[in-house]
Amino acid sequence: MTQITASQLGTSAIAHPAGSKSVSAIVPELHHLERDAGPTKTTALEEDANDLIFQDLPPFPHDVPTAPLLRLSLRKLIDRDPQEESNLWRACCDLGFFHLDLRGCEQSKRDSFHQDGDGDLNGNGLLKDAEALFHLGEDLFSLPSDVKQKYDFKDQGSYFGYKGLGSGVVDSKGTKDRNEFYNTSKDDHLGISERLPAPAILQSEDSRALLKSYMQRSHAIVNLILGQLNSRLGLPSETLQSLHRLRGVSGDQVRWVRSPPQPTDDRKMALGEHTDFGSVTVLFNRLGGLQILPPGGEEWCYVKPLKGHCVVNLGDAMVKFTAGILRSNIHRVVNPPGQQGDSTRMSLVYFARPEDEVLLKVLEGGDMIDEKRRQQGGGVDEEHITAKEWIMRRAMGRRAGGDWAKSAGTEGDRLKQ
Ligand SMILES: O=C(O)CCC(=O)C(=O)O
Ligand SMILES: [Fe+2]
Repeated sequence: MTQITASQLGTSAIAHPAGSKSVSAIVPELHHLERDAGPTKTTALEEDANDLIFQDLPPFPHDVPTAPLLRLSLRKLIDRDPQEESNLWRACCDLGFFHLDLRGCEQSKRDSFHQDGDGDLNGNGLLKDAEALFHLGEDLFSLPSDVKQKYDFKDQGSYFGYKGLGSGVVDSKGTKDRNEFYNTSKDDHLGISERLPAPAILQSEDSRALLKSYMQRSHAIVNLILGQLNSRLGLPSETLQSLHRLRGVSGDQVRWVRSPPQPTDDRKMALGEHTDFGSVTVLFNRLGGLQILPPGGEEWCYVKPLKGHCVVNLGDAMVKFTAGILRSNIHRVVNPPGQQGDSTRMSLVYFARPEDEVLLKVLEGGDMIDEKRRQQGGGVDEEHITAKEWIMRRAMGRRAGGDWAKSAGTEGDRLKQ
């Protein structure tokens, strides 16, 4: 097993390898590459670095460009560590993506940001749930195709349920995707909406309890982040949280994404480039393949999966609410890099979205957002669109036969070509 050394992995940021194009030149303020500590000083960091590796998987290669994500700690965010709060703010403004260390965070500690009551801020619990859901996802995708296909609800105008391999598109030419995914709704699992038909394996009491727990724990983290952003933005208390109540009717969902290994001589995008539609995404990766295009850069960079962590990224709703102060960065999924390339890749996602009827428009009542609007010349004409309409338009436009042009998000013209 290849091991990471301290010189390749900083304690608070993930470095790109020597020899790759310098992402740090593009986003210097995010890049905290540790200097080579030399052979005598590496032990503690090496141990730490080894804890971050999935020992049971082929290694993530050293010679590919990796994105400069900050590595934040859930524990420190719960404890209101000022430095961590500043790092969170920077990560959300500059890149819109960060790693969140969930380890060693057991107790539910209620604080002023955490009002829902039903979800504990329990990092270890979330890691355990994610692990179990990876297994459930494997079983789910190993069902016969015709069984899975019964749960594709596209024709009923729903994005919940199954999407088969190649039933989505990755560009305006209609190039087929190379992943299958399954979306399951928070409202279904929390008893807020009617129960959707699903394969028996997802209907068992155990599976439903697991999904519910995972949704509540992910949502609790989302709420913590929203609370901190709310206070940085100077918005009236609870503004962002009140648009994302755990028990509010929303398009929140869990998604498993599975991509089989692609032939060496024919590797294309597995999941097309996009920004996320909603507010905050909590993502678990084990194999590489997720790539982001850093701001101002031209080179796609891998997000290196870290054990014990999730990746958090912001979606378009946060851009719209804040007149662009917060960032939802474009990303895509390709075949896993290096020796990982022959493995089947699976990821697990929780998408938190504004409640269905929330209008996706600039929020009022915060000086920072008001100032940003003034800088932009005041009243930019805003489309009158609810979160539900926005998500439907974006999600359905990416299905084969959908309206690609309408699937574009806040990334602008890139997808319209
Ligand atoms: O599979 C991944 O790592 C990312 C998936 C993703 O970006 C999405 O489903 O929106
Ligand atoms: Fe995404």
